[in-house]
Amino acid sequence: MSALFITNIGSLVGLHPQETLMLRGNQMQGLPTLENAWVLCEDGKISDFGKMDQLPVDLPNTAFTHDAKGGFVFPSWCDSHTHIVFAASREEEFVMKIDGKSYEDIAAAGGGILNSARKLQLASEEQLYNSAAIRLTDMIKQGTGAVEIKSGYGLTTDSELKMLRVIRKLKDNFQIPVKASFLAAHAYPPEYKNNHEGYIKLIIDEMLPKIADEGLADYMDAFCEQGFFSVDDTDRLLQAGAKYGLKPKIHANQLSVSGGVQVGVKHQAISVDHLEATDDAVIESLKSGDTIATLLPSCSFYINIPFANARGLINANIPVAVATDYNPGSTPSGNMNLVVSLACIKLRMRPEEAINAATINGAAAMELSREVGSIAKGKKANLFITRPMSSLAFLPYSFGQSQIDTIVLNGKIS
Ligand SMILES: N=CN[C@@H](CCC(=O)O)C(=O)O
Ligand SMILES: [Zn+2]
Repeated sequence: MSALFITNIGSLVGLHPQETLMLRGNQMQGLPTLENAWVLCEDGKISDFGKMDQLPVDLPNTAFTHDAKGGFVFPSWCDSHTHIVFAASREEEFVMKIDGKSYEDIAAAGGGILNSARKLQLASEEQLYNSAAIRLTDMIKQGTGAVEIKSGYGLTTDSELKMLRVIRKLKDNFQIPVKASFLAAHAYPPEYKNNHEGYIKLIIDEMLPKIADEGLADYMDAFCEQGFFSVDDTDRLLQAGAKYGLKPKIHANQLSVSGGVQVGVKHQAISVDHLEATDDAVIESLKSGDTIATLLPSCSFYINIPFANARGLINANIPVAVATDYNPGSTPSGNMNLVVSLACIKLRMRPEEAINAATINGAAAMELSREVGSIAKGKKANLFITRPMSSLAFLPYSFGQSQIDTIVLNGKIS
Protein backbone atom coordinates (compact mmCIF):
# COMPACT_ATOMS: atom_id res chain seq x y z
CA MET A 1 0.00 0.00 0.00
CA SER A 2 1.38 3.42 -0.90
CA ALA A 3 0.70 6.33 1.45
CA LEU A 4 1.57 10.01 1.36
CA PHE A 5 1.18 12.14 4.50
CA ILE A 6 1.25 15.88 3.78
CA THR A 7 1.82 17.93 6.93
CA ASN A 8 2.03 21.60 7.95
CA ILE A 9 -0.49 22.74 5.34
CA GLY A 10 -1.19 26.46 5.71
CA SER A 11 -4.71 25.93 4.36
CA LEU A 12 -6.35 22.82 2.94
CA VAL A 13 -8.73 24.25 0.35
CA GLY A 14 -11.97 22.96 -1.18
CA LEU A 15 -13.32 20.61 1.48
CA HIS A 16 -16.70 20.12 -0.13
CA PRO A 17 -18.58 17.09 1.14
CA GLN A 18 -18.41 14.02 -1.10
CA GLU A 19 -22.10 14.43 -2.01
CA THR A 20 -21.57 17.97 -3.36
CA LEU A 21 -21.27 17.46 -7.10
CA MET A 22 -21.78 21.01 -8.38
CA LEU A 23 -22.28 24.52 -7.03
CA ARG A 24 -24.67 27.08 -8.41
CA GLY A 25 -25.27 30.78 -7.79
CA ASN A 26 -24.54 31.88 -4.21
CA GLN A 27 -23.21 28.44 -3.29
CA MET A 28 -20.16 29.27 -5.37
CA GLN A 29 -18.98 31.73 -2.70
CA GLY A 30 -18.53 28.87 -0.23
CA LEU A 31 -15.07 27.30 -0.34
CA PRO A 32 -14.53 25.37 2.91
CA THR A 33 -10.93 25.29 4.18
CA LEU A 34 -9.03 23.86 7.14
CA GLU A 35 -6.08 25.86 8.46
CA ASN A 36 -2.86 24.33 9.80
CA ALA A 37 -3.82 20.94 8.46
CA TRP A 38 -2.61 17.56 7.22
CA VAL A 39 -3.96 15.26 4.54
CA LEU A 40 -3.34 11.53 4.17
CA CYS A 41 -3.45 9.86 0.75
CA GLU A 42 -3.59 6.08 0.52
CA ASP A 43 -3.67 3.96 -2.62
CA GLY A 44 -4.11 6.99 -4.82
CA LYS A 45 -7.06 8.40 -2.87
CA ILE A 46 -7.60 10.96 -0.14
CA SER A 47 -8.19 8.81 2.94
CA ASP A 48 -8.27 11.34 5.76
CA PHE A 49 -7.44 14.91 6.77
CA GLY A 50 -7.38 16.94 9.95
CA LYS A 51 -5.66 19.66 11.95
CA MET A 52 -2.00 19.47 12.95
CA ASP A 53 -2.94 19.49 16.64
CA GLN A 54 -4.83 16.22 16.07
CA LEU A 55 -2.61 13.92 14.06
CA PRO A 56 -4.01 10.61 12.76
CA VAL A 57 -3.71 7.72 15.18
CA ASP A 58 -3.37 4.98 12.57
CA LEU A 59 -0.79 6.50 10.22
CA PRO A 60 0.61 3.64 8.09
CA ASN A 61 4.26 3.16 9.02
CA THR A 62 5.12 3.00 5.31
CA ALA A 63 3.74 6.52 4.76
CA PHE A 64 6.05 9.00 3.08
CA THR A 65 5.82 12.37 4.86
CA HIS A 66 5.96 15.60 2.88
CA ASP A 67 6.20 18.86 4.80
CA ALA A 68 4.14 21.53 3.01
CA LYS A 69 5.91 24.18 5.14
CA GLY A 70 2.85 26.40 5.30
CA GLY A 71 1.96 26.05 1.61
CA PHE A 72 -1.71 25.69 0.65
CA VAL A 73 -3.11 22.44 -0.75
CA PHE A 74 -5.72 22.64 -3.50
CA PRO A 75 -7.60 19.99 -5.47
CA SER A 76 -6.05 19.97 -8.97
CA TRP A 77 -7.60 22.22 -11.59
CA CYS A 78 -10.26 20.55 -13.74
CA ASP A 79 -9.92 21.93 -17.27
CA SER A 80 -13.17 21.00 -18.99
CA HIS A 81 -12.63 22.60 -22.43
CA THR A 82 -9.48 22.13 -24.53
CA HIS A 83 -8.35 21.46 -28.09
CA ILE A 84 -4.79 20.30 -27.36
CA VAL A 85 -4.45 17.88 -30.27
CA PHE A 86 -3.22 20.03 -33.14
CA ALA A 87 -0.45 19.87 -35.70
CA ALA A 88 0.99 23.37 -35.71
CA SER A 89 0.89 26.73 -34.00
CA ARG A 90 -0.70 29.73 -35.76
CA GLU A 91 1.39 32.70 -34.74
CA GLU A 92 0.99 34.21 -38.24
CA GLU A 93 -2.66 34.79 -37.27
CA PHE A 94 -1.52 36.35 -34.00
CA VAL A 95 0.30 38.96 -36.07
CA MET A 96 -2.76 39.45 -38.32
CA LYS A 97 -4.79 40.13 -35.17
CA ILE A 98 -2.25 42.72 -34.02
CA ASP A 99 -2.66 44.35 -37.43
CA GLY A 100 -6.40 44.65 -36.82
CA LYS A 101 -7.95 41.57 -38.41
CA SER A 102 -10.82 39.98 -36.48
CA TYR A 103 -11.28 36.27 -35.69
CA GLU A 104 -14.00 36.17 -38.40
CA ASP A 105 -11.77 37.98 -40.98
CA ILE A 106 -9.03 35.41 -40.41
CA ALA A 107 -11.46 32.49 -40.71
CA ALA A 108 -12.93 33.96 -43.91
CA ALA A 109 -9.40 34.21 -45.38
CA GLY A 110 -8.90 30.44 -44.95
CA GLY A 111 -7.17 30.79 -41.60
CA GLY A 112 -8.52 29.68 -38.28
CA ILE A 113 -9.95 26.20 -37.90
CA LEU A 114 -9.51 25.36 -41.62
CA ASN A 115 -5.83 26.29 -41.40
CA SER A 116 -5.41 23.88 -38.47
CA ALA A 117 -7.39 21.19 -40.32
CA ARG A 118 -5.16 21.35 -43.41
CA LYS A 119 -2.09 20.85 -41.24
CA LEU A 120 -3.61 18.15 -39.06
CA GLN A 121 -4.73 16.09 -42.05
CA LEU A 122 -1.05 15.82 -43.09
CA ALA A 123 0.27 14.90 -39.64
CA SER A 124 0.74 11.34 -38.43
CA GLU A 125 -0.99 9.96 -35.35
CA GLU A 126 2.43 9.66 -33.73
CA GLN A 127 3.36 13.30 -34.41
CA LEU A 128 0.02 14.46 -33.04
CA TYR A 129 0.36 12.28 -29.96
CA ASN A 130 3.88 13.47 -29.21
CA SER A 131 3.04 17.17 -29.43
CA ALA A 132 -0.23 16.80 -27.46
CA ALA A 133 1.59 14.80 -24.77
CA ILE A 134 4.06 17.67 -24.32
CA ARG A 135 1.18 20.14 -23.97
CA LEU A 136 -0.63 17.92 -21.47
CA THR A 137 2.55 17.42 -19.44
CA ASP A 138 2.99 21.21 -19.25
CA MET A 139 -0.64 21.63 -18.17
CA ILE A 140 -0.19 19.06 -15.40
CA LYS A 141 2.90 20.93 -14.18
CA GLN A 142 0.68 24.01 -13.96
CA GLY A 143 -1.78 22.22 -11.67
CA THR A 144 -4.28 20.56 -13.99
CA GLY A 145 -5.45 17.14 -12.79
CA ALA A 146 -8.37 16.34 -15.11
CA VAL A 147 -8.98 17.43 -18.68
CA GLU A 148 -11.44 17.32 -21.59
CA ILE A 149 -10.00 17.26 -25.11
CA LYS A 150 -11.88 17.82 -28.37
CA SER A 151 -11.48 16.59 -31.90
CA GLY A 152 -12.49 19.09 -34.58
CA TYR A 153 -9.35 19.82 -36.56
CA GLY A 154 -9.80 16.66 -38.64
CA LEU A 155 -12.98 17.46 -40.56
CA THR A 156 -12.70 14.21 -42.57
CA THR A 157 -13.69 10.80 -41.27
CA ASP A 158 -10.09 9.56 -41.20
CA SER A 159 -8.68 12.65 -39.55
CA GLU A 160 -11.43 12.95 -36.94
CA LEU A 161 -10.82 9.28 -36.05
CA LYS A 162 -7.08 9.97 -35.99
CA MET A 163 -7.58 12.81 -33.48
CA LEU A 164 -9.87 10.76 -31.28
CA ARG A 165 -7.39 7.86 -31.28
CA VAL A 166 -4.70 10.29 -30.13
CA ILE A 167 -6.99 11.39 -27.29
CA ARG A 168 -7.60 7.74 -26.37
CA LYS A 169 -3.85 7.17 -26.21
CA LEU A 170 -3.50 10.20 -23.93
CA LYS A 171 -6.23 8.66 -21.73
CA ASP A 172 -4.31 5.39 -21.61
CA ASN A 173 -0.88 6.86 -20.93
CA PHE A 174 -1.55 9.75 -18.56
CA GLN A 175 -2.35 9.49 -14.89
CA ILE A 176 -5.18 12.03 -14.92
CA PRO A 177 -8.81 11.54 -16.04
CA VAL A 178 -9.25 12.52 -19.71
CA LYS A 179 -12.62 12.96 -21.47
CA ALA A 180 -13.04 13.15 -25.26
CA SER A 181 -15.53 15.27 -27.19
CA PHE A 182 -16.38 14.71 -30.86
CA LEU A 183 -16.31 18.08 -32.65
CA ALA A 184 -16.42 17.34 -36.39
CA ALA A 185 -19.01 20.16 -36.48
CA HIS A 186 -16.27 22.73 -35.87
CA ALA A 187 -16.21 24.26 -39.37
CA TYR A 188 -17.52 23.29 -42.81
CA PRO A 189 -14.61 21.87 -44.84
CA PRO A 190 -14.01 23.79 -48.11
CA GLU A 191 -15.35 20.92 -50.23
CA TYR A 192 -18.69 21.22 -48.38
CA LYS A 193 -18.82 25.02 -48.49
CA ASN A 194 -21.90 24.89 -50.68
CA ASN A 195 -23.16 21.55 -49.48
CA HIS A 196 -23.73 21.84 -45.75
CA GLU A 197 -26.27 19.04 -45.89
CA GLY A 198 -23.61 16.71 -47.28
CA TYR A 199 -21.25 17.38 -44.37
CA ILE A 200 -23.98 16.99 -41.73
CA LYS A 201 -24.86 13.65 -43.34
CA LEU A 202 -21.20 12.62 -43.35
CA ILE A 203 -20.99 13.32 -39.62
CA ILE A 204 -24.26 11.56 -38.81
CA ASP A 205 -24.14 8.60 -41.19
CA GLU A 206 -20.42 7.86 -41.42
CA MET A 207 -18.37 9.41 -38.62
CA LEU A 208 -20.68 8.86 -35.64
CA PRO A 209 -21.21 5.09 -36.19
CA LYS A 210 -17.45 4.53 -36.55
CA ILE A 211 -16.62 6.58 -33.47
CA ALA A 212 -19.30 4.81 -31.46
CA ASP A 213 -18.05 1.46 -32.70
CA GLU A 214 -14.56 2.14 -31.34
CA GLY A 215 -15.93 3.89 -28.21
CA LEU A 216 -13.78 6.92 -28.98
CA ALA A 217 -15.89 9.80 -27.64
CA ASP A 218 -17.64 10.70 -24.40
CA TYR A 219 -19.41 13.84 -25.62
CA MET A 220 -20.91 15.45 -28.72
CA ASP A 221 -19.81 18.98 -29.50
CA ALA A 222 -20.70 21.54 -32.21
CA PHE A 223 -19.69 25.14 -32.89
CA CYS A 224 -23.11 26.77 -33.01
CA GLU A 225 -22.31 30.17 -34.43
CA GLN A 226 -23.09 32.51 -37.32
CA GLY A 227 -20.93 31.39 -40.25
CA PHE A 228 -20.39 27.96 -38.67
CA PHE A 229 -23.21 25.59 -37.58
CA SER A 230 -26.79 26.84 -37.36
CA VAL A 231 -29.23 26.07 -34.55
CA ASP A 232 -31.01 23.58 -36.84
CA ASP A 233 -27.71 21.88 -37.76
CA THR A 234 -26.78 21.70 -34.08
CA ASP A 235 -30.20 20.33 -33.15
CA ARG A 236 -29.84 17.50 -35.66
CA LEU A 237 -26.27 16.74 -34.64
CA LEU A 238 -27.08 16.60 -30.93
CA GLN A 239 -30.05 14.34 -31.63
CA ALA A 240 -27.83 12.04 -33.70
CA GLY A 241 -25.12 11.97 -31.00
CA ALA A 242 -27.72 11.04 -28.37
CA LYS A 243 -28.55 7.88 -30.35
CA TYR A 244 -25.01 6.74 -29.57
CA GLY A 245 -25.16 7.83 -25.94
CA LEU A 246 -23.06 10.97 -26.50
CA LYS A 247 -24.28 13.82 -24.28
CA PRO A 248 -23.73 17.36 -25.56
CA LYS A 249 -21.03 19.80 -24.49
CA ILE A 250 -21.21 22.58 -27.05
CA HIS A 251 -19.64 25.83 -28.22
CA ALA A 252 -22.28 28.56 -28.04
CA ASN A 253 -22.48 32.34 -28.31
CA GLN A 254 -18.77 33.01 -28.78
CA LEU A 255 -19.22 35.69 -31.42
CA SER A 256 -22.96 36.40 -31.29
CA VAL A 257 -26.17 35.38 -29.55
CA SER A 258 -26.67 32.35 -31.75
CA GLY A 259 -29.43 30.30 -30.14
CA GLY A 260 -26.75 27.78 -29.25
CA VAL A 261 -27.37 27.96 -25.52
CA GLN A 262 -31.07 27.26 -25.94
CA VAL A 263 -30.49 24.29 -28.24
CA GLY A 264 -27.92 22.94 -25.77
CA VAL A 265 -30.36 23.28 -22.87
CA LYS A 266 -33.05 21.60 -24.99
CA HIS A 267 -30.76 18.56 -25.31
CA GLN A 268 -29.76 18.68 -21.62
CA ALA A 269 -26.18 19.54 -22.45
CA ILE A 270 -23.64 18.89 -19.71
CA SER A 271 -22.26 22.32 -20.51
CA VAL A 272 -22.62 25.22 -22.92
CA ASP A 273 -19.26 26.88 -23.39
CA HIS A 274 -18.02 30.40 -24.26
CA LEU A 275 -21.12 32.64 -23.84
CA GLU A 276 -19.18 35.82 -24.50
CA ALA A 277 -22.42 37.05 -26.05
CA THR A 278 -25.37 36.73 -23.69
CA ASP A 279 -28.81 38.28 -23.36
CA ASP A 280 -31.67 37.88 -20.87
CA ALA A 281 -33.18 35.01 -22.85
CA VAL A 282 -29.90 33.09 -22.65
CA ILE A 283 -29.76 33.52 -18.87
CA GLU A 284 -33.44 32.59 -18.56
CA SER A 285 -32.94 29.40 -20.58
CA LEU A 286 -30.18 28.22 -18.24
CA LYS A 287 -32.24 28.65 -15.08
CA SER A 288 -33.94 25.31 -15.57
CA GLY A 289 -31.93 22.10 -15.58
CA ASP A 290 -28.31 21.44 -14.68
CA THR A 291 -26.47 22.66 -17.77
CA ILE A 292 -23.25 24.36 -16.71
CA ALA A 293 -22.14 27.65 -18.26
CA THR A 294 -18.43 27.15 -18.95
CA LEU A 295 -16.67 30.47 -19.43
CA LEU A 296 -13.31 30.84 -21.16
CA PRO A 297 -11.82 34.19 -20.10
CA SER A 298 -8.38 33.56 -21.61
CA CYS A 299 -10.06 33.28 -25.03
CA SER A 300 -11.75 36.68 -24.57
CA PHE A 301 -8.43 38.13 -23.43
CA TYR A 302 -6.43 36.67 -26.30
CA ILE A 303 -8.71 37.55 -29.22
CA ASN A 304 -10.06 40.74 -27.71
CA ILE A 305 -13.72 39.86 -27.57
CA PRO A 306 -16.13 40.71 -24.73
CA PHE A 307 -15.88 38.79 -21.48
CA ALA A 308 -18.85 36.64 -20.49
CA ASN A 309 -21.44 37.97 -18.07
CA ALA A 310 -20.40 35.76 -15.16
CA ARG A 311 -22.12 37.94 -12.57
CA GLY A 312 -25.42 37.82 -14.44
CA LEU A 313 -25.18 34.03 -14.66
CA ILE A 314 -24.20 33.54 -11.01
CA ASN A 315 -26.85 35.97 -9.80
CA ALA A 316 -29.41 33.92 -11.74
CA ASN A 317 -28.35 30.82 -9.77
CA ILE A 318 -26.68 29.15 -12.76
CA PRO A 319 -23.64 26.87 -12.23
CA VAL A 320 -20.52 28.43 -13.76
CA ALA A 321 -17.25 26.67 -14.61
CA VAL A 322 -14.09 28.14 -16.11
CA ALA A 323 -11.66 26.41 -18.48
CA THR A 324 -8.71 27.29 -20.69
CA ASP A 325 -9.98 26.54 -24.25
CA TYR A 326 -6.31 25.72 -25.05
CA ASN A 327 -6.11 25.71 -28.88
CA PRO A 328 -3.72 27.06 -31.52
CA GLY A 329 -5.95 29.95 -32.63
CA SER A 330 -8.06 31.67 -30.01
CA THR A 331 -6.20 30.59 -26.84
CA PRO A 332 -2.71 29.11 -27.12
CA SER A 333 -2.41 28.61 -23.36
CA GLY A 334 -3.32 25.77 -21.03
CA ASN A 335 -2.62 27.69 -17.86
CA MET A 336 -5.53 27.37 -15.43
CA ASN A 337 -3.81 29.69 -12.94
CA LEU A 338 -4.11 32.50 -15.47
CA VAL A 339 -7.74 31.53 -16.14
CA VAL A 340 -8.53 31.80 -12.42
CA SER A 341 -6.86 35.23 -12.25
CA LEU A 342 -8.77 36.41 -15.34
CA ALA A 343 -12.00 35.05 -13.86
CA CYS A 344 -11.43 37.37 -10.90
CA ILE A 345 -10.12 40.36 -12.83
CA LYS A 346 -12.31 40.30 -15.93
CA LEU A 347 -15.35 38.18 -15.00
CA ARG A 348 -15.51 39.83 -11.57
CA MET A 349 -15.73 36.51 -9.79
CA ARG A 350 -14.54 36.41 -6.17
CA PRO A 351 -11.48 34.18 -5.59
CA GLU A 352 -13.67 31.52 -3.93
CA GLU A 353 -16.08 31.55 -6.89
CA ALA A 354 -13.27 31.36 -9.43
CA ILE A 355 -11.57 28.47 -7.61
CA ASN A 356 -14.84 26.56 -7.34
CA ALA A 357 -15.47 27.21 -11.04
CA ALA A 358 -12.03 25.78 -11.87
CA THR A 359 -12.30 22.73 -9.59
CA ILE A 360 -15.64 21.21 -8.52
CA ASN A 361 -17.70 22.83 -11.31
CA GLY A 362 -15.02 22.04 -13.90
CA ALA A 363 -15.16 18.44 -12.72
CA ALA A 364 -18.96 18.51 -13.01
CA ALA A 365 -18.62 19.81 -16.59
CA MET A 366 -16.84 16.50 -17.34
CA GLU A 367 -19.13 14.38 -15.11
CA LEU A 368 -16.11 13.73 -12.90
CA SER A 369 -17.11 15.39 -9.67
CA ARG A 370 -17.53 12.06 -7.85
CA GLU A 371 -13.85 11.47 -8.57
CA VAL A 372 -12.04 14.83 -8.51
CA GLY A 373 -12.59 18.58 -7.94
CA SER A 374 -12.53 18.78 -4.13
CA ILE A 375 -10.77 17.45 -1.05
CA ALA A 376 -13.04 14.68 0.17
CA LYS A 377 -12.38 11.22 1.54
CA GLY A 378 -12.39 8.65 -1.23
CA LYS A 379 -11.63 11.12 -4.03
CA LYS A 380 -8.62 10.75 -6.25
CA ALA A 381 -5.58 12.38 -4.61
CA ASN A 382 -4.82 14.81 -7.47
CA LEU A 383 -3.64 17.93 -5.70
CA PHE A 384 -1.20 20.77 -5.85
CA ILE A 385 0.78 22.36 -3.06
CA THR A 386 1.66 26.04 -3.26
CA ARG A 387 4.43 28.04 -1.70
CA PRO A 388 3.40 29.62 1.61
CA MET A 389 0.78 32.28 0.84
CA SER A 390 -0.65 35.10 2.94
CA SER A 391 -4.23 34.21 1.95
CA LEU A 392 -6.32 32.31 -0.56
CA ALA A 393 -6.80 35.44 -2.65
CA PHE A 394 -3.02 35.67 -3.12
CA LEU A 395 -3.24 32.88 -5.72
CA PRO A 396 -5.36 34.78 -8.32
CA TYR A 397 -3.91 38.12 -7.16
CA SER A 398 -0.39 37.11 -8.19
CA PHE A 399 -1.47 36.73 -11.83
CA GLY A 400 0.95 35.38 -14.38
CA GLN A 401 3.21 33.94 -11.69
CA SER A 402 2.86 30.36 -10.56
CA GLN A 403 2.60 29.77 -6.83
CA ILE A 404 2.67 26.00 -7.36
CA ASP A 405 5.52 24.18 -5.69
CA THR A 406 4.57 20.48 -5.80
CA ILE A 407 2.17 18.34 -7.85
CA VAL A 408 0.54 15.23 -6.40
CA LEU A 409 -1.09 12.77 -8.79
CA ASN A 410 -2.86 9.66 -7.56
CA GLY A 411 -1.38 10.18 -4.11
CA LYS A 412 2.21 10.42 -5.31
CA ILE A 413 4.48 13.43 -5.64
CA SER A 414 5.15 13.67 -9.36
N1 LIG B 1 -14.55 28.57 -31.43
C1 LIG B 1 -14.30 27.48 -31.80
N2 LIG B 1 -13.24 26.74 -31.47
C2 LIG B 1 -12.09 27.20 -30.75
C3 LIG B 1 -11.16 27.95 -31.61
C4 LIG B 1 -10.65 27.13 -32.65
C5 LIG B 1 -9.57 27.75 -33.45
O1 LIG B 1 -9.54 28.98 -33.67
O2 LIG B 1 -8.75 26.95 -33.88
C6 LIG B 1 -12.52 27.95 -29.53
O3 LIG B 1 -13.25 27.38 -28.73
O4 LIG B 1 -12.14 29.11 -29.32
ZN1 LIG C 1 -13.26 25.55 -27.85
